[in-house]
Amino acid sequence: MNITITEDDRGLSDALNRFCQDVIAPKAADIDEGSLSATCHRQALSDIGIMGMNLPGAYSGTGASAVALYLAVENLAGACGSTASMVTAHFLATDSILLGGTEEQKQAWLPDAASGRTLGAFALTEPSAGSNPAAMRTFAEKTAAGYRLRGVKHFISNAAEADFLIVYAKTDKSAGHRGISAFIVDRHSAGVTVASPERTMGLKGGHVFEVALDCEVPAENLLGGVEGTGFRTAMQVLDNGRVEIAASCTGIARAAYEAALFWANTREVNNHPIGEFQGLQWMIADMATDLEAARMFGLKAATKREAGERFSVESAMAKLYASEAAGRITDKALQIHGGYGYTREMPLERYVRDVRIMRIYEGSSEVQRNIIARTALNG
Ligand SMILES: CC(C)(COP(=O)(O)OP(=O)(O)OC[C@H]1O[C@@H](n2cnc3c(N)ncnc32)[C@H](O)[C@@H]1OP(=O)(O)O)[C@@H](O)C(=O)NCCC(=O)NCCSC(=O)CCS(=O)O
Repeated sequence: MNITITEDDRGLSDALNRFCQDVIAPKAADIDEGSLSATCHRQALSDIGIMGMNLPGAYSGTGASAVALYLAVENLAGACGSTASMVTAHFLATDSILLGGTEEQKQAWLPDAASGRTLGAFALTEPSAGSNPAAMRTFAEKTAAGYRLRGVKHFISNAAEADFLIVYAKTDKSAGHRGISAFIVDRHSAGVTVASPERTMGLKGGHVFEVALDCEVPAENLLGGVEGTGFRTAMQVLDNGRVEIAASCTGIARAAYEAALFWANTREVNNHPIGEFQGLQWMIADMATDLEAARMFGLKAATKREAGERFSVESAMAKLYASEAAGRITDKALQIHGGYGYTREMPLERYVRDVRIMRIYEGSSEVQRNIIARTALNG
């Protein structure tokens, strides 16, 4: 398969990289140190079109290619991992409507979300249903006006500041994954209770919340207008989301790698830059190779997504490889910086903390291996 980055993709990526370095990167350390919500960047991101970058022009999105989207998320995460996490969680919500919604639902909800006037959240995970969402307990009971949703969702990014949540819930407890439906829930409706943000190791500005639901949802907010289609929608959305996580990993790893290169060329021992020593050169070589491979996996998945073909395995490989590689790269970058890398005066320890969740959320490395192995064994 040929990976093609067009002139348009490259131009958009370069422009966004300048924006990310000028506007987003300078606040990344403060966001992390103070656990400040990355939604402080929402207006600036909206102004430049990032909040609708995953959506077609028909719904006021940017209409960017999947490759351009990959490069944009890489640049954003390289500037601030928390901000990329907030934006990609919004994409999970709007992709749910794009992939699973009716035309009326797309027209009603997507233009405001694309422009950043509204913020979305994706509520799939539950306290007892993480890797296996089919085991969810949230139930949507049919009522005269629509549905009554009852249950608890966990680790939901953006929930406190979101305007709408895409809530996945069972409409038929006896039908396994085919009994799962999705609903567009107004975050401010009575009976939607969002807890305080979780205290996390990294991505401290990408806040995640527990959400308790005991609320009424009008019938027209059943995504796609048909019960039982929610699981398939969620899986398709996660195919997209995993490529965006792969892009986030590559962005943070690239930032760590570039910091390591600078340090290797400028830090001296016995009047020699440390980059002259072979032990360090081998670390740099491994980092460069891991970074390149991670980007190739991500761009391959994005290319297949752009072609409209199923890309579940490519997406799983991209996320698996990039998240594991980002762990190795950021750790080596910190090691190259020695004691300085361990201090909060430098961003290295933040990079190490920020990439750790990437092996867990949107499907752990073990889940990605299951997806890859299943296809390898069964075709
Ligand atoms: C590991 C799993 C993929 C396993 O899923 P299952 O074994 O339970 O289901 P399957 O038998 O594979 O599929 C059932 C059904 O769905 C269709 N399907 C599956 N995958 C896809 C797909 N990619 N595209 C389209 N359709 C798909 C499949 O064909 C079957 O259809 P039929 O019913 O036969 O017609 C899965 O459990 C999994 O991915 N687990 C991980 C969950 C996960 O990633 N959770 C993360 C949540 S979000 C988050 O972490 C962060 C959110 S945020 O930041 O706020």
